[in-house]
Amino acid sequence: MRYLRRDEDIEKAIAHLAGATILWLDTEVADWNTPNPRLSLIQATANPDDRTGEDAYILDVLDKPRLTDRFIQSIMVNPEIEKVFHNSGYDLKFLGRQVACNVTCTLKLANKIPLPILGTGDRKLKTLALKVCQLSSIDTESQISDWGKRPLSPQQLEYAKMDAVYLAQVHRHLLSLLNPKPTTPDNGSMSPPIPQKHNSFSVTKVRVAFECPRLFYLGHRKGGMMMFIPLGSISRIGVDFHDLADRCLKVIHQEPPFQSLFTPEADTLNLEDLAPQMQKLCYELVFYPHLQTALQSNPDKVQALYQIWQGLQRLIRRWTELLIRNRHYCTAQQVIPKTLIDCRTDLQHEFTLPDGSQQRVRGRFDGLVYDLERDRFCILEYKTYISPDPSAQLAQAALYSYMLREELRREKLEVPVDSAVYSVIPEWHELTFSWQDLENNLHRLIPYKLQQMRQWIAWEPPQPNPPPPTAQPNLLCPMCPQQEICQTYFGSSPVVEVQPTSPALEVPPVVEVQPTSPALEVPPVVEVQPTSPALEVPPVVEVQPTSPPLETPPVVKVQPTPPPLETLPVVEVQPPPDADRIGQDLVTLLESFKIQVHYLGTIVGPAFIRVKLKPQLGFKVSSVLKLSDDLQVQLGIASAPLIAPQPGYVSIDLPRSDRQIAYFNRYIQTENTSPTQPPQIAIGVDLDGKLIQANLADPNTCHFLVGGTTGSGKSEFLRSVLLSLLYRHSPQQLEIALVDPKRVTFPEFEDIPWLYAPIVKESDRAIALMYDLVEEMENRYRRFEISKCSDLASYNAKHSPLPRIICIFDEYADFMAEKDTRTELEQSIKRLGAMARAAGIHLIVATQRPEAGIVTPIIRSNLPGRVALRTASEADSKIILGGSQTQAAYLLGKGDLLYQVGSQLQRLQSLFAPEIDFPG
Ligand SMILES: Nc1ncnc2c1ncn2[C@@H]1O[C@H](COP(=O)(O)OP(=O)(O)OP(=O)(O)O)[C@@H](O)[C@H]1O
Repeated sequence: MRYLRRDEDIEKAIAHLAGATILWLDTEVADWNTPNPRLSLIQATANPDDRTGEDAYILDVLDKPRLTDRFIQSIMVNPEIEKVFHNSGYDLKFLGRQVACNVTCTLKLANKIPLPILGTGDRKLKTLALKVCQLSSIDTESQISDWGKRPLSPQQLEYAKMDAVYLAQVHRHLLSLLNPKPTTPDNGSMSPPIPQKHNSFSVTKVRVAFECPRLFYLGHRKGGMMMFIPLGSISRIGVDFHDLADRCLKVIHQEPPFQSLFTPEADTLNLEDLAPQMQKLCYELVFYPHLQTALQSNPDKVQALYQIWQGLQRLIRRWTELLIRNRHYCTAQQVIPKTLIDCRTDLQHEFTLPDGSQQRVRGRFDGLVYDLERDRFCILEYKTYISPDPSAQLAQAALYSYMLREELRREKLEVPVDSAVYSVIPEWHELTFSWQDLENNLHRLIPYKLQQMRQWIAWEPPQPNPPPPTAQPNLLCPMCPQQEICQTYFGSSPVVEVQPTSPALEVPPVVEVQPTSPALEVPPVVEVQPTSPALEVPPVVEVQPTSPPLETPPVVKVQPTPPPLETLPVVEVQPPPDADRIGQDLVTLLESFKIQVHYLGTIVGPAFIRVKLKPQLGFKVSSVLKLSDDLQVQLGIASAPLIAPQPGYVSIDLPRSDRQIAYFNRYIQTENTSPTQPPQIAIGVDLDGKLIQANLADPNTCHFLVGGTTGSGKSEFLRSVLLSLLYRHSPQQLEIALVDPKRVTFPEFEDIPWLYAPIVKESDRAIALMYDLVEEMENRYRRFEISKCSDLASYNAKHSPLPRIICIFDEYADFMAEKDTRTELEQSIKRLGAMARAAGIHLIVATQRPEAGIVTPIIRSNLPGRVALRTASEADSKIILGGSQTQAAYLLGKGDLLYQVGSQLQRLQSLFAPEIDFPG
């Protein structure tokens, strides 16, 4: 082990390490649990065969930012060196998160392998090292030791060194599990070679690299738009079109009238009859509602909407044609699911490049259809403009088809996958590419292109050989979104002599433009009719007397505002017959303690009777407050009654012997809430039987912290909150992310269509989910910026609505024990808590153990909404509710809760849904 402290030794080591192609790295951080953590050590090894740490380096960089920066500049930004961390999220915070490239996370690799195959209970580095690699001597105490003191102890140095060693071993082992390779007789027990990996490229980036290497470079290295939009195209039409096409596909799958259209015998089905009927249904169910909202917010969109509807009609007609063809080979029930495959899954594939390294490509295609006659899939790409470079689109479609085909092969399915590019606007134009063409021409060229792309992104000015300009400068430069930046960056003349790429890399001219068949002509069924003079080209479909939505021109309707709290259902609570007697008895009991009070009556809630008493003059309120324990004993009740001063009286809450249940379905029925309506969650029923809700769009209640000990009813509370959302919002309006480490809170919700991602049950996936949400938030902010909108509500009023995303995170304390996950979780909660409300992303975070070490100040200050169910102690109650609020420790359990509204606490009974009925 080389433990280096002197600057010149560290510099030499960095120069030496910069010559490696792969490094296994870890860091240790001093003061990690404070607001100012300091990088203490960087551990590195370049030798995966070193099981003792002999070759490992420990660079002592405590308070040496210059050396850390040197490490970042020499190693972290170098795309030729693969940097392997277990969970890079935390380390990169200190090692150039914004600039680091070619980083691999072993945690992400481990996430792909089911735990039973790993043979461990979790995917932490130490667990993997111990169980998977049979490494011993794992000292976990040093992890939390003080990395800021000097000198470091021999145990700390040993621990630091071994971290890099474990990492290399675990990495190698995971790769061998992921890419099993036969061991050849002559390499004996040697592990398989470790292929080099690089950051992934999206399929879109590959397309852009075909179109213009410089735009690809700028987009990849510096961000910004990467799409050539032909002049005269209406901006943002593509986003809206894709969204509406998805929604049409969904209703075609879900709504029975579509299936009924295919009930007659296949031979009697006629495209000219069916296509208009399909279009009409899609118009009524999807486009017309969209039109109303879109025009209401922006009447100038009429031209774009008109074009979108024209494009959708063409697409629906094409789908209908495929459905009619397939109907010959299956029943009316089967034809829609078998033809229009409703899955837009992400694809990814590791390509092996000519230099032997690996490159991952990811992407999501627009559509997938199946041809039952020819027994093959076809990937669809929708374009809302005529492509400036069809060969680049061919590359994109070919990549998808190749990646899907490989995925199917992994499932042992040998099915060819064709590709088609459907240009829907300004007129129908279809390019199809058969699997054979793709197989023979393009697929073999993709690896060369990927290798070239890697070389391009490694370039830095003023090095020689920058990425070459586009081969079509006259065509593409005028429509380039980064034209000016490109000229400044690469030199003023866009028409640079084209640096030839190797002939093997040229896209073959196999683009087969199929003439539009007569059957694909745009049907003349839907006509444009002028309505009000304000709408120049209103997208109104020809009036048909039978269809109510089509009869009405697209009059802009004001969306209903959310119902005020007063109008929410009030369900009468059945009072016990003897409430008054109980109140009077309490007065007598207090007199026995020499406290004189006036009896002001009772209010009866579902779980308790609130007795209102006013101390007589001369008697202190505090003398009543401190009687809690005595009353418990004298009244023989399970827990001490909650006593609180109220305006004009003191309330003493006594549990009801005939406690009532606030059943969910007595308070909430299915509602169709408009996308612009703020989301409300049901908190509980108050003493008047009124359902109290919280508005997630309100900054005071946009994110929640929920605490409650076992048996407090926390799980039931979370389930009722979730159901209250599902009952009001469609899956198009709302996506739900669920984290359920106990695996018992949300079992019935595994397959609901609202899910943002499969329910997360493991800590590493929980962190990944939080990262995804942060990324989604940032994407949304970028969209808002482009559309000049300040938040989700204003964006949704102008565009195809983005769904709200609500993450319900149960038992997050389970993730707070480990330093890495704890910090990452805290940081994600901090970022989301501070910014996500405007982006329509909300957190509801719950814990059974609201202790100071779990509900840290960062978490507390970023989750403004608070609900406390019964806590295990007064201290826990204070942590959830803040200040000196100890009352949650005296709640009755089973859904009895305190909801903090401003400085007030409301005692409510949470809704209970013993059976989960999903909204119909
Ligand atoms: N709102 C409610 N109304 C009536 N009964 C409830 C309510 N909430 C919970 N209960 C009852 O209390 C029991 C425990 O509730 P729940 O499972 O939600 O507790 P928990 O706080 O999540 O505790 P644990 O972690 O032990 O599961 C439930 O099985 C149910 O019988």
